Amino acid sequence: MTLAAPQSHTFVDPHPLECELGGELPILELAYTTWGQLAPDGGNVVWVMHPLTCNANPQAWWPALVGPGRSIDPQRHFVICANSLGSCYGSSGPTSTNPRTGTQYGREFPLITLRDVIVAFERLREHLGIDRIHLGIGGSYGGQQLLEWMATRPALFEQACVVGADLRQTPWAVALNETQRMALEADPGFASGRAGAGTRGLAAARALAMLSYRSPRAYRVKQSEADDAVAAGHRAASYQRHVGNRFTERFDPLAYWTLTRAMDSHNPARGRSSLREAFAAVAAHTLFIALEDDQLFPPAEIAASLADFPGAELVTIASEYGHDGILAHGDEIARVLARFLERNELVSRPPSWSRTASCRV
Ligand SMILES: CC(=O)SCCNC(=O)CCNC(=O)[C@H](O)C(C)(C)COP(=O)(O)OP(=O)(O)OC[C@H]1O[C@@H](n2cnc3c(N)ncnc32)[C@H](O)[C@@H]1OP(=O)(O)O
Ligand SMILES: N[C@@H](CCO)C(=O)O
Repeated sequence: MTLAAPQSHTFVDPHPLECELGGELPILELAYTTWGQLAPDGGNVVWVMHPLTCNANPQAWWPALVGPGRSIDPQRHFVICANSLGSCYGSSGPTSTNPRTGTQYGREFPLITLRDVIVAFERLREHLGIDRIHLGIGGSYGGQQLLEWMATRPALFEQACVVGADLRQTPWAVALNETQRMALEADPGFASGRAGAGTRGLAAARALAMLSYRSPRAYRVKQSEADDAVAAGHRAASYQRHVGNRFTERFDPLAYWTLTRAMDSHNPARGRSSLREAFAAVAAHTLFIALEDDQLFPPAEIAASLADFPGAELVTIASEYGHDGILAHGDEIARVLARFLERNELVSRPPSWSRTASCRV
């Protein structure tokens, strides 16, 4: 049978969504992609959660993981990926239309948390009639979503893979995000509140973010120059400007501000007694993949916090990229994931087995 291409959809839920921190969305819209066929027993669902600025089509940014013959294979799996609430790629966010006014939400878009994102995903899941997820997988912000979802619905996932994310947002990551928001807010365009305004601030914010997405080693490898560049300009300097400016071609300043705030809300312990308590009932076999040289979520910090997630497995991938290895090292991530999935099929044991190990591949 010929495999159909990934299908893009929009889920429109006419029921208002009350946000955790107050405020309300009159309706909920989620852009999502499906690929493959749902099995009659519903047992082949793979839900992919995207990094901060990616979209709902994982084949575009995780081609090594998602596609025919890959670990996440639409010939075997029913693959779903929804664009995060608050983003600018089709889901309800600052750039979408507020049905109450007929104009863009802009600054009227409520402050959202990861819990709101999961409430939205839960509505989509129920709409699709999915009651179990064979594999949940997410990178960075997507990994944070997956963790919050597991804390909310501990029996939903059979297997989980969290790539480049920690159990909760760290003070260092908040500081990086806040500094980016300061760059945005320093742009008079952004401060004016006009839709789409603030691209200079957004470029500065993205350039700043790159310092945490890459590593000193990555800059040394890719941006070193043979000769002194004082007069001509440094390669690393031109790189910073390029990646900052390029980003403004595909992302909205207010959506970026909104998503970084959502990222900073990541704390499954909020309203629960502790992180350990939040994850105590999780039934999924869970794999964490950390990236060597990750300046945003260092492997050693992830390893330490897994004391609150007994039974999880940790693999650290060799990477000079650092955090952006979540995208750049898709092949290695796919290999580690494939071994994890194979093992789970061979060793059908309850997930309470205690096995926290760290190795490099
Ligand atoms: C909606 C969506 O589009 S979602 C999918 C797209 N989004 C994403 O992939 C998320 C972010 N992406 C990334 O972080 C990166 O693309 C990665 C990690 C996937 C891969 O990165 P790399 O291949 O290592 O790219 P690298 O950082 O070397 O180069 C990025 C850009 O800087 C340019 N560049 C590199 N060095 C310099 C320099 N010294 N001066 C100026 N420009 C430079 C490259 O030519 C490239 O330009 P381009 O984007 O216009 O093609
Ligand atoms: N490069 C990734 C980093 C976030 O983890 C993105 O832009 O989504």
